[in-house]
Amino acid sequence: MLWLSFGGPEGPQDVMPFLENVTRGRGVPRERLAEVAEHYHHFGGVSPINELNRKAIAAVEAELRAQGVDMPVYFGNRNWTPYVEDAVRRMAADGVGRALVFPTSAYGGYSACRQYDEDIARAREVMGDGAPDLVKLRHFFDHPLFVECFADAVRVAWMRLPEHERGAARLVFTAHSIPDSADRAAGPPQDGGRLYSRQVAEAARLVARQCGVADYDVVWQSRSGPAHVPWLEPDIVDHIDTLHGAGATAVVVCPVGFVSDHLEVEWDLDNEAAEHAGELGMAFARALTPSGDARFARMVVELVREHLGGAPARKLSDFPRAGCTLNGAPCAAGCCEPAGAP
Ligand SMILES: CC1=C(CCC(=O)O)c2cc3nc(cc4[nH]c(cc5[nH]c(cc1n2)c(C)c5CCC(=O)O)c(CCC(=O)O)c4C)C(CCC(=O)O)=C3C
Ligand SMILES: [Fe+2]
Repeated sequence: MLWLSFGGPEGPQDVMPFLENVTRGRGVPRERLAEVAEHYHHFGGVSPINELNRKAIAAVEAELRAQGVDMPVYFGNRNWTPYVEDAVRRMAADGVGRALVFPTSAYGGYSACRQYDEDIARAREVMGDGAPDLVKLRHFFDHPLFVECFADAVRVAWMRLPEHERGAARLVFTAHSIPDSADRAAGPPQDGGRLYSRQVAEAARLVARQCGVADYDVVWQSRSGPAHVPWLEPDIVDHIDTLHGAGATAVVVCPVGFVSDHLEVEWDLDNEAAEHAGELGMAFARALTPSGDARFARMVVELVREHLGGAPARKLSDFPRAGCTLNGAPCAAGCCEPAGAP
């Protein structure tokens, strides 16, 4: 298996080159990069993401062994070491002819799906002859184990609120904002677009239902790009203002758009959003993401077993089962194209 993720800096000197890798050709303003670099430097220039991935991989390796599946797991990233190109080279050297790829994003869309396909295609191309065939696993936003992880995390977060705030607390889901044009282009063109925001809304609905919460919101975080380009809104910080204005006194935030508590979660939620809620006198609790939950490892192995023929494809929604393609092919012609020029 190839564990394919985003990557993050592991020291102060990595921060700028990492950010340049992430934003190459994307038109993200210099000032935004400097601002985001500050977020990383606040944590000593180290993103938690690589360590979280290593832990999640160890859990998956243990679960594979426990289920009698003999399958080594390689780790490769898009934007930082260990790079996916190097992982694929090592796989070929080890005689791997075919591998399943687990992308650390549950959703469709350019940044969440198609760009990982591009990573797969690029790594194979760099490798040349002898590159393994790489089969990407499907979207898992509606997998029952994914939903269970978040539902339990929401319940745990809720209990961390002061007791007198629990009854009226508002449940708010967040995912990474993307340009509105990228959301419109997300999914096979014949499906009408907005696959990303529709899948996020569906995951939120499934988690809220499992928690028995009827009223909740879905908002966005970590916007970048020039201010005049429309991105998915509202932002979590603005939304906390709105909730406050409507009389809310407590909020439980569930970052359903992410699989691990990486820097965008730690900074944009635990720092910015929490601080803003505090200034308004609101109680704030954030639900953990699933990568540290044993059920997440079980889900990954179940996705693997779908391919080995030993597991049915469990899913809670009737969305099409997209994302699973060979060697970086798109799901459909024109699927999840990157955002066009504004
Ligand atoms: C949909 C989505 C996911 C979820 C799917 C998935 O997980 O893959 C995600 C994850 C992540 N995003 C991350 C970090 C960053 N994302 C950036 C920029 C961008 N993200 C975008 C979208 C997404 N991003 C977009 C449309 C941009 C604009 C530039 C472009 O079009 O590409 C920038 C540049 C600076 C800035 O502008 O913020 C950084 C540093 C980290 C690592 C955190 C860590 O280091 O711990 C992770 C997991
Ligand atoms: Fe991002």
